[in-house]
Amino acid sequence: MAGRHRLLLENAQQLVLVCGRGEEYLRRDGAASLALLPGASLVVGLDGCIKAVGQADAIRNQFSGATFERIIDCSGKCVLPGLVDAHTHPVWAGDRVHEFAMKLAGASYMEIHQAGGGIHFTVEHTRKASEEELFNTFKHRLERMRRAGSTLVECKSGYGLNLETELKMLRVIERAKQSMDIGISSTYCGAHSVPRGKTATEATDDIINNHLPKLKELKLSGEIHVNNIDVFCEKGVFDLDSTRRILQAGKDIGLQINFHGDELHPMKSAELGAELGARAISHLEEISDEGITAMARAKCAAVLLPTTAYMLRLKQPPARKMLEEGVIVALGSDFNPNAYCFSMVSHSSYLNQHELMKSLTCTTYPMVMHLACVNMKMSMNEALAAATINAAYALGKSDTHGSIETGKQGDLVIINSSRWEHLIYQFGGHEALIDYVIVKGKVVYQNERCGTMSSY
Ligand SMILES: N=CN[C@@H](CCC(=O)O)C(=O)O
Ligand SMILES: [Zn+2]
Repeated sequence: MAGRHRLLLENAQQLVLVCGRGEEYLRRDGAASLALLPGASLVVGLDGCIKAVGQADAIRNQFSGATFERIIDCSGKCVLPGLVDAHTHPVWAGDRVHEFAMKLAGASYMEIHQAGGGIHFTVEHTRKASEEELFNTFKHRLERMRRAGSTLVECKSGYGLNLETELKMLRVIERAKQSMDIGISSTYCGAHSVPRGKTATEATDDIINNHLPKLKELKLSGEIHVNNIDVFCEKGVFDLDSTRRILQAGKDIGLQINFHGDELHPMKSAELGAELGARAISHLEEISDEGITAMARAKCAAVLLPTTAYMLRLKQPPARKMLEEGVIVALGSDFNPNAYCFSMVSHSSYLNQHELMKSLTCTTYPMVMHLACVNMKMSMNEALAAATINAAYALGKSDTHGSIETGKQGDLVIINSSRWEHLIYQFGGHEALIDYVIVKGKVVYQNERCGTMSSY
């Protein structure tokens, strides 16, 4: 095939397709055995989509007359789909390191929250922060996520709680959507906590009567496009009834339901989500057996968050039971000031403040898969399916993301290992393992070992 193309990845030791027959998600045996090609090549076209995947010889013959903007020799390396992080809270100001000390000394998440800390602390600082300040820290966090292999990230608002600050956060997310080479699925999470001075019913009414109509208006004017609606359905936050009212109102204006449920107490959130047609529910440490059955039947994805269960020493969600019963299991980093998962950079000193900032805001999503395997007893295949095609499903994006298939977006990760499982097996230090991160066929991160970006 002649013509000009964006990218040729040649002769990968392993090309991990994840799936190859247009599957929307993988569950049971599908997630237990992933599609993989040895000695394979891949072509991304000028439109950023994958044009061909196959044995290296076959691709060489097929594209013998073609030219490429970039060719990467992948001999001895593995190529995987870009990771999809299905749950993050990456826009905020204020430092909560002191709360980590309180938790280590025995305080529970809810005790800190009820004493005015936790989400309330972050709300106070986020309300005061300028839009520019929020954008700059968010941008650095996204860059670090991308370096760790994430190419599509769900990003929530939820540290404003009043309309003004929720919109400020959503504008910041929208700006990144428009200006950065990373996929973003945005979530309105105005019901992340009951704001000070309001009851849960008053907050629910405010969201339904004021926030959601404004979001609808901004969508129509093309200013902000929100994808999902979220509520923290929890004892002492939003009960089942308020959660139902908010989610239904969000669904009525075209948002996908994707919410926090059954985290600290059994709330019957899973049953509610299945009934409302939720796309996904996160956490689920306290899910009931009936909730598992309902989610499997409704094809409602379970977004499991291993960092939070680890950080707060919660009981682990019943991942094995969910997998066996046919729930679509996805993963998320839950990056937020409570679950602050970062890896130290390999350099021993920082060049400047900018470098320091970047190093401090690294969410290592491969670490999340590692925790899912060790603490939730998932296999490496199940963890990778959960962090790719199933996470894409949780965001309603498995037609374009989550696997290496012709026609999908060319979002890819190249690792310097001849076996892909090293991405999960090695915990921490991913900056030494990940060679390239690619979005729409464009290299957006390149390890220093592979030369400098400016030389291309
Ligand atoms: N549980 C609610 N929300 C977040 C935590 C937010 C925070 O503590 O700032 C979560 O998913 O873990
Ligand atoms: Zn969360």
